[in-house]
Amino acid sequence: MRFVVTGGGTGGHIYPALAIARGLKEKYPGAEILYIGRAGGLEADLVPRAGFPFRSIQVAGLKRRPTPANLLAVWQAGRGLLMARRILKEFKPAVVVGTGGYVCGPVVLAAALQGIATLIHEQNALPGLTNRLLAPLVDCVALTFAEGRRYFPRRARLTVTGLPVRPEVLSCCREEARRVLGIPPGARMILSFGGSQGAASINKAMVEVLQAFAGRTDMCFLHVTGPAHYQDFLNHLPERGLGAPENGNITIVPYLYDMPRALAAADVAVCRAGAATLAELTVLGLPAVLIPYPFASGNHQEFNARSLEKKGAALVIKDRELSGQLLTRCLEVILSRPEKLAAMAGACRSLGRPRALQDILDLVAELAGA
Ligand SMILES: CC(=O)N[C@H]1[C@@H](OP(=O)(O)OP(=O)(O)OC[C@H]2O[C@@H](n3ccc(=O)[nH]c3=O)[C@H](O)[C@@H]2O)O[C@H](CO)[C@@H](O)[C@@H]1O
Repeated sequence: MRFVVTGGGTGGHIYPALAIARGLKEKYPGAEILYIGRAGGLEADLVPRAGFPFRSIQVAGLKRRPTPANLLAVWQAGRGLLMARRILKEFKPAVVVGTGGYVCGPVVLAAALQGIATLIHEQNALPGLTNRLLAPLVDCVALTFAEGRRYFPRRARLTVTGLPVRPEVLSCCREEARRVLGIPPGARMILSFGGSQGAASINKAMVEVLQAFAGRTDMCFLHVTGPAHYQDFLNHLPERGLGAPENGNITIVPYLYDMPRALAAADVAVCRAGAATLAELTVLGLPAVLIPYPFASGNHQEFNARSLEKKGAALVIKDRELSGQLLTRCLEVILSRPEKLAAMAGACRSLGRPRALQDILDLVAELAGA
């Protein structure tokens, strides 16, 4: 059996595509999987590292608002479509799976025009432009958030599957994680981080939060600054009377390579609202204070965050309203009321979809059979 996987531009599109590619390889050990991405895109680096054959097409992104650059993008998309068509004719996949990002457009369109079965996966509550344009043409749209439904045509076949998370997120043991991280029994652990780059506004607020809760024996903080902000963050601690990078109940790191362990140990998270992060929080039932990144395209992180807030799984603070004082108050409210924390954890877990990968693979299998 042969499958094509495509999606690119940012890790947010590439990692789910790789998770699906790995899942297909496990489900069909003899399968041939080809990843089609953009020449020079992040996927051209990440996919060969993950061990999958990679072929590229040339393509440029469309802007959401009308601009002359879109004319060039449309011309390039046409060229990309011809390149994709040639690759698909040669490779003859049973199914083409796209996870968004503009490279996905010509590949999935070429497949649909050739009568090859197609599935797209949308990561965010506010769907991306490429997936919205492709939806009427594909056989199946897998969604992370039920809220995404309203942006797709009624006749599109929509299934809410969730977003596949790294297997370690599901397998990490909470007791062991807390022991390894040195969290005293009964203490609440607060894990704070921005996206993979860190977030300056969260860092600024967290300095004040750490000052407010320093020395508490019932609370432990693990704060991730993002590699580029680490030294600056440490420089600001002495003026707050804090030592660095360890200060009693506070640990500060530039980046967490072992995020699954920290998530398993935590009682509350303070973070951005990227789709992968929220998928991780919900499969674990980890309540959060979410501060959506305000410059994500179409402000989609706020849509993601509101989806959790609506179900009582998280509190949301807008980035422009964020302050140390407000964040401290939010944490006090959540942590001083165990019943509130438990209710949030339950609501959060009810949104989790630990079977996301299997459900997506079942849809692909169905399409391959058809
Ligand atoms: C800035 C932006 O536009 N981000 C978008 C990008 O997400 P992006 O990939 O930037 O962010 P996500 O929240 O989706 O993923 C971040 C990942 O990094 C991990 N992590 C983070 C910090 C750390 O120290 N260690 C670590 O392992 C998190 O656990 C998570 O798995 O694509 C997603 C899916 O389309 C969107 O929802 C996001 O809005």
